[in-house]
Amino acid sequence: MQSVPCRPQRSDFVVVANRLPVVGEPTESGEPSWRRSPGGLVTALEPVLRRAQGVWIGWAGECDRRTAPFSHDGMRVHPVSLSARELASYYEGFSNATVWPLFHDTIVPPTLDRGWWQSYVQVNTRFAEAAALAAAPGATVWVHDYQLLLVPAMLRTLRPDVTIGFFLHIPFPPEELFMQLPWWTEIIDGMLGADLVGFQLPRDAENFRRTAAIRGSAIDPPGADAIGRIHVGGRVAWTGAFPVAVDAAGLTTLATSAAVRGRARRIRAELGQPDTVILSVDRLDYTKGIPERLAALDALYKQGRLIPGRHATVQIVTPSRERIPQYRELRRRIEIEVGHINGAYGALGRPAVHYLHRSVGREELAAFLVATDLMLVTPLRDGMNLVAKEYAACHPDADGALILSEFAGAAAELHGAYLVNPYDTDRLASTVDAVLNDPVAQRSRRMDTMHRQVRRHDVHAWARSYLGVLHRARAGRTVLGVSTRGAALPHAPAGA
Ligand SMILES: O=P(O)(O)OC[C@H]1O[C@H](O[C@H]2O[C@H](CO)[C@@H](O)[C@H](O)[C@H]2O)[C@H](O)[C@@H](O)[C@@H]1O
Ligand SMILES: Cc1cn([C@@H]2O[C@H](COP(=O)(O)OP(=O)(O)O)[C@@H](O)[C@H]2O)c(=O)[nH]c1=O
Repeated sequence: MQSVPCRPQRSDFVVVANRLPVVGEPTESGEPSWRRSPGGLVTALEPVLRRAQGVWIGWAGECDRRTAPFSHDGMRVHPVSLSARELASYYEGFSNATVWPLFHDTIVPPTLDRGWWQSYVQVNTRFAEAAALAAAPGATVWVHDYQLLLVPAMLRTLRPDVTIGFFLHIPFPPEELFMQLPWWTEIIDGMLGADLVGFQLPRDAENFRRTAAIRGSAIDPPGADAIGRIHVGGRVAWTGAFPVAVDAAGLTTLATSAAVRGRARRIRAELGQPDTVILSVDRLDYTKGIPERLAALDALYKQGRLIPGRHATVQIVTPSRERIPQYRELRRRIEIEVGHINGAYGALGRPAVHYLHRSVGREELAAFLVATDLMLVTPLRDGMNLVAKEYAACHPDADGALILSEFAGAAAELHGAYLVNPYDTDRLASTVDAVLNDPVAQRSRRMDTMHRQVRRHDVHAWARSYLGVLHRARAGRTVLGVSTRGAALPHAPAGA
């Protein structure tokens, strides 16, 4: 894909997220080579930014290097630089070893470190300044996720004329967890700088409103429009739930292409033509419930309910946050468990679990999803989980089945999934068994329901609904005497 330098023009629509959609990797020539960034945030935002022709502000994945704005495959990006120390304290530290575990039910204990917090404030300031520079007068700036919780209020101070949206991709915890953070008031104030604070699920928005009330704001609970309003310093911040989605039509087209169908057939052949292919695809993260799932598979192979050769289980894990000790430890644990299962139940040329530790591209992933009879998505906690929705999008013929954790945000919408408690490994194992023995017609009805759901509520509908409410929140707002009425909002296209 082509990257060309571009002039740092101001834009009517600015996305601000920790990561750019591409990560730079050093090459011998000294110029980085760019590959797609991991994770669902990028998957969701890329098609939205392309349609709106805006600019994306974020970190390019390298340290101690200033990269000028450039255009990558037709998308304009403005890199924000991080030093190696900031990578350790802002990204690996406060973002991913404090906020991430705290907001995911403290699956591992969060670390509280004042130095990390100071670095988080510093880096958030840099992102806010970059957004203030990139935004045209009256622009819409859409800030994303837990790495940038302070940016909305910082940006409001710098640029009171712009409309500020904030969207949290991960769960927002109940107040008794959130208030363990020594800096919880600063974080609430930071988020409340937005005109609209969006969450994946209504319960996240509810948790947030309760905490804002404890902080001292008056709250109007959601009315018929499901939007709550928080009164803060003479203005109103709106809150609501906007479950993130996928480019379902694009994925269905990809999944039904001759190339992907052909590759899916070859994957089944490479697996030894099993009767059943069972697949999981995760970033290597302790929130994803991978050891628990392996424990269920262990039991199934041990009891002969799954048989290597007849049943092929594939686990793809993308490397993630590899310098954080808990992530390294998790990888070790997973690989020991996979080794144990294969050692105990596999045979020559017929492993029980086919384990791939790497990132796979969009087309190859689609082929895996098409080739799969039973998908296991069993996180212990997940804001949404786009892989579950992508699986449904890739099965327009209503074949396949999805076992889904009740603790994934996607469970609120994917009513055709077989829901499980991922901590209950016995029940998870018996659900796998039950689904494989379910009548085809029943599985097909369930898959059809999910496919229709993800086609109806796709990523364009998500952006349209969020930006539509943001537009309403802004209409009539007057800040420091500057009316923003009628300022530019990107047009989310109708009919998607
Ligand atoms: O940037 P990384 O540290 O490599 O992590 C990747 C992304 O992980 C998280 O994704 C979340 O967003 C998804 C889309 O809304 C959602 O489906 C999933 O449940 C979330 O965990 C994280 O929130 C992103 O900021 C990271 O870029
Ligand atoms: C393993 C793998 C994944 N992808 C793509 O990444 C995202 C993952 O999003 P999700 O919401 O499920 O979870 P996180 O954001 O990681 O917490 C999804 O769009 C996958 O298609 C990928 O492209 N390649 C991979 O190897």
